[in-house]
Formats: sequence, C-alpha cells, structure tokens
Amino acid sequence: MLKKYNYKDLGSEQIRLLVTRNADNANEIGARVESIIERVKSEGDKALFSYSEQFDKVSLNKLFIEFDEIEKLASKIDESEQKALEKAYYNIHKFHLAQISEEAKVETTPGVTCWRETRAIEKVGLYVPGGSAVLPSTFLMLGIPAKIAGCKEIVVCSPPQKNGSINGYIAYCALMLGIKRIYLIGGAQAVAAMALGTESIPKVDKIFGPGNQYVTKAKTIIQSTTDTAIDMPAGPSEVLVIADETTNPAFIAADLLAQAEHGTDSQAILVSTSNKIVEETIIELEKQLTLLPRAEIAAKAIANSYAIITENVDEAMQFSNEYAPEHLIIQTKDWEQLVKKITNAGSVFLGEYTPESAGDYASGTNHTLPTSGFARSYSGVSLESFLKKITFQHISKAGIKNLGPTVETLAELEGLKAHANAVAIRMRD
Ligand SMILES: NC(=O)c1ccc[n+]([C@@H]2O[C@H](COP(=O)([O-])OP(=O)(O)OC[C@H]3O[C@@H](n4cnc5c(N)ncnc54)[C@H](O)[C@@H]3O)[C@@H](O)[C@H]2O)c1
Ligand SMILES: N[C@H](CO)Cc1c[nH]c[nH+]1
Ligand SMILES: [Zn+2]
Repeated sequence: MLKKYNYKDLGSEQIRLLVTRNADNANEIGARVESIIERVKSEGDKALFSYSEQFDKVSLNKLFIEFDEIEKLASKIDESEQKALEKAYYNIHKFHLAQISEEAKVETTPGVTCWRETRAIEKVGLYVPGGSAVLPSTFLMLGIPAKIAGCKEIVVCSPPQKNGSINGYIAYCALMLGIKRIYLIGGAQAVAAMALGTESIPKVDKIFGPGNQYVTKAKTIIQSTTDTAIDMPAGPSEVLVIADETTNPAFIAADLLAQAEHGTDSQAILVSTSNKIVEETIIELEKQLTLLPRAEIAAKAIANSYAIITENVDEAMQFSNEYAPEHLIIQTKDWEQLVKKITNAGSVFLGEYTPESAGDYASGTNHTLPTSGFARSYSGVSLESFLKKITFQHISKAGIKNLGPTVETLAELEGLKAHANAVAIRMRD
C-alpha cells in the first residue's frame, strides 16, 4: 500500500530520490531498444513482421489496414460509443482550434520589418498505444491537432490486435479524422520505422504520442540519432494530488487509481496537510481496488507510489513543483490561491469536481503530456506541436541605411569581414 513520509523529515537527497522516476531496468530497456532500432534500420519490414510475432504474438501478412477494412470495423461499434467519441472529438477540436494565433509584423527600426509565419510540419507520425489497453482517446488527442495544423502526411502506427487488425474504436476515430491507413506496428519498432522509413512505412519529420518505456526510450534515442524530432518523452502515466483536511478521501483514491490502472510503472502521489485524510485515503484505496478489473496492475503501481504529509499547502506545492507531475490535481478549499504558485506540471485539475479522467477523454485539453519530470522543461501536445514558426524580414533601401552601420560594427568586432561587406555593398550610393 501507499508508503507515508513526513515532508519535514526528508533531506534533500531523499527528496531527490522520491522525485526520480528511473525504471529499475533502465539499462536493459535501453540496450533492447537500441538493438530494435538497429534491426529496423538494417532489415526494414522484415524486422517489423518479426517483432510483431515476438512482442505482440501476431503473425501478420500485411503491415497496414486500409479504408475498406477501417470502415467495416468502425460500423460495428455501438451508437452510444460513437456518440461519446464524437463528443470527445468536438470538445478536443474546439479547444485546439482556439489555439490558432496570428502575430503582428514589427518594424524594429524605420524600414526594417520582421515577422513570423506559421507552417505545418509536413510529415508527422502518430503513435497510438495499444499494449495493455487500446487508447482511441490518444488517437483523437494526436489526430485532431495534426488535422487542424494542416499536416500533409499523417502516418499512424498502433500495435496489432491478436486477430491481426485494429479495434473498432480506433477505426471509428480514423473515420472521424479522415485517416485512410493504419500501420499495425507497436513499440520501439514503430518509432524506429517512422524515424528511418522502411519499404512500407514512410519516414516522417516528427513523431508524436505516448507509450510504455520501450516506446519512450525509442523516441529519445531517435531524437538524438536521426533527423526526426519528437514531441516529448511521454511515458508511464503519473498523477500528484494535493489535498487538505477538507478533501474527500474517496475522490482522492479514485483519482490515484485512475492513473495507477494504466500500468505497474505508473505513479500516483498524494501530498496532504492532513494525516487523517491520508489514512482515510489508504482505506478507500483498498476498498476501491477490489472493484477494479485491473486491480493487480493498479495495486503494483500504488505499491511504487507514496504519500507525503506537509505542514501547509505551500509546502505541498513546493514538493509538487520539485516532482513536476504529468497531472496535478489540487483539491484544497483554497485551490485558487495555489494556481500562481505552480511552476512545473503537465496539466492541472482544479477543485473537487474536476477529475483527471475528464482531461484524459473529453473536456478538451490534450492528454499527451510530459512524464518523468520532463514537465520541468516540456509542454504537452498542442496545436503548436504540429507547427513551425518561420521568421521573415524585409529591409528597404532607407532601412539598410539605418541598420547597416550597427551590423557593420558588430561584424567587424567579431572579425567577420564578409558579413560587414554584405551590408556595406548595399549602402553605397
Ligand atoms: N504520458 C502520456 O501522455 C500518456 C498517455 C497515454 C498513455 N500513456 C502511457 O502509455 C503506456 C502504454 O503502454 P502499453 O504497454 O499499454 O502500450 P504501448 O503501445 O506503449 O506498447 C506496446 C508495445 O510495446 C512493445 N513491447 C512490449 N513488451 C516488450 C518487450 N519486452 N520488449 C520490447 N518491446 C516490448 C510491443 O511492441 C508492444 O506492441 C502506459 O504506460 C500509459 O501509462 C501515457
Ligand atoms: N492518463 C493518460 C495520460 O497519462 C491518458 C489516457 C488515455 N486513456 C485514458 N487515459
Ligand atoms: Zn488515463
């Protein structure tokens, strides 16, 4: 069950260890992923067929399914399920559409105009996880901003099901998104295939999407070894709940378990000013766990998690900022006062009636978020993730006369005469 610590008893080294989420077998995962990437590089599709047999236990005869099959699979899902996916689509679309922004042109010096224009990243790869649970919600979280951005080529990979196909929910999302082909590949091999290209899988410019430790490791390796970019490291799910003496322990337990059920390597942290609430949450966790189909997975994740008791909410916030959680839930009576004090978090859920699950599925925000402390430096996926901003400038004849001497002086002081000449040559009458 949840281990308990008193914040005031923790030294800086203990805090450092508590906020570090290194997997026990990180070296083994790294070595395995490197060899998967190498094999995809040298063998292409052949390696992909082989890894599907090895890891997904499926013998595929083709690496993708196309529109006819997607349409057939999508038609089989219940109307109520279609409606729920459509409602999620609508809200996610509305939130991401509002992220379109225009920037003004700026005249920095008379005759010198600078501005930025936005262009979509042309070829993007979306990874939709499907190992322990199939996540159509993730398909919407990635596909909707990619479509709004106007990406020309959208390559989608998701692990094959045991029948060598995909499930109807993924198919229904593909129909809504207008995506006509889905590649049946999972894990590190999918990331490698999209970064390097194979006979069947097109190489892309940027890879998006969450996944387990193999997927996340593959993304970080390809980011530094190929010219394909990634959105961020978005690995095993995490949540940190800040609670005080007024928080409902049943709500806390429910929110902790919602992330714990994703995988045994998920983390669910409670930081509370009240020991009583922590004790009651532990009782609630035990009660609610017994009702979950994925109780075994969730129990293991909870065993890897902990509760911290602090003197006040400011101390709780301080720990949360050090931990930099993927999801931060603040359920204290004065949650408004803590908002400005948040410095590191992927996505924040405020108040008693804001479960994190709402953001996972349908409130509108994106659930593809940085984990493992990367919320200190990365944002979650948004429309911007699929866009590039290109800077432009135009300088008139009068403008170069105004700016030229400054550029010449700076070029001279750096000893770069050719730079100075490129300006001087234009300033002669
Ligand atoms: N951070 C986020 O934004 C976010 C969002 C959604 C989900 N998630 C996380 O995504 C993860 C999904 O994980 P998953 O496993 O269910 O699906 P997944 O699709 O990420 O991984 C499945 C694939 O892993 C590979 N694999 C499995 N065992 C392997 C092994 N021993 N060696 C090499 N490769 C192996 C297989 O190729 C398989 O197809 C969860 O940890 C969940 O918490 C994170
Ligand atoms: N909580 C996950 C992000 O860490 C997203 C998700 C998908 N489905 C359910 N939840
Ligand atoms: Zn979730």
